[in-house]
Amino acid sequence: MNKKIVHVAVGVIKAENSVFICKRPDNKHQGGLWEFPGGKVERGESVFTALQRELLEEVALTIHSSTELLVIEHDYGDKQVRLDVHLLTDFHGEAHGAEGQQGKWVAITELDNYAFPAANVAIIEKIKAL
Ligand SMILES: Nc1nc2c([nH]c(=O)n2[C@H]2C[C@H](O)[C@@H](COP(=O)(O)OP(=O)(O)OP(=O)(O)O)O2)c(=O)[nH]1
Ligand SMILES: [Mg+2]
Repeated sequence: MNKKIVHVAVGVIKAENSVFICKRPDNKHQGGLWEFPGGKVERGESVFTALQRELLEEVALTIHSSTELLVIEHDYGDKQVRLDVHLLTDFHGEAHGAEGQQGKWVAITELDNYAFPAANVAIIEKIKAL
């Protein structure tokens, strides 16, 4: 069966040796797990534009530029996603969970203590190697 692939822009917000992560609301797909902020890329939108829009909404940051980190395709069974993951080091604002969700800066060496969706294993490996 051909399933629709959901295209998602994911931002790894990094400052010094920490990254900013948020907790996904319980009622969402992969809810209750931690994530790197981001969301669906809309029709006609670039990954960068989607990141600018989603990160302003979700964590109140203004993104000035980004660099591609990796692309992951993952099938959760109930949903198939393509994650376009960008590294964000050029931004301004005070990161916080702007939609009422938990959000925090976490040292990269501490990321293994947080539960992420299965597709994120490759993202975390990549971040550790930065
Ligand atoms: N943002 C984000 N999504 C992730 C990560 N890892 C992962 O598997 N996903 C999946 C979970 C979801 O199926 C999908 C993102 O969807 P989303 O619900 O955040 O999209 P959105 O922000 O546009 O939400 P909505 O407006 O449609 O409610 O990607 C991650 O680190 N960050
Ligand atoms: Mg989102």
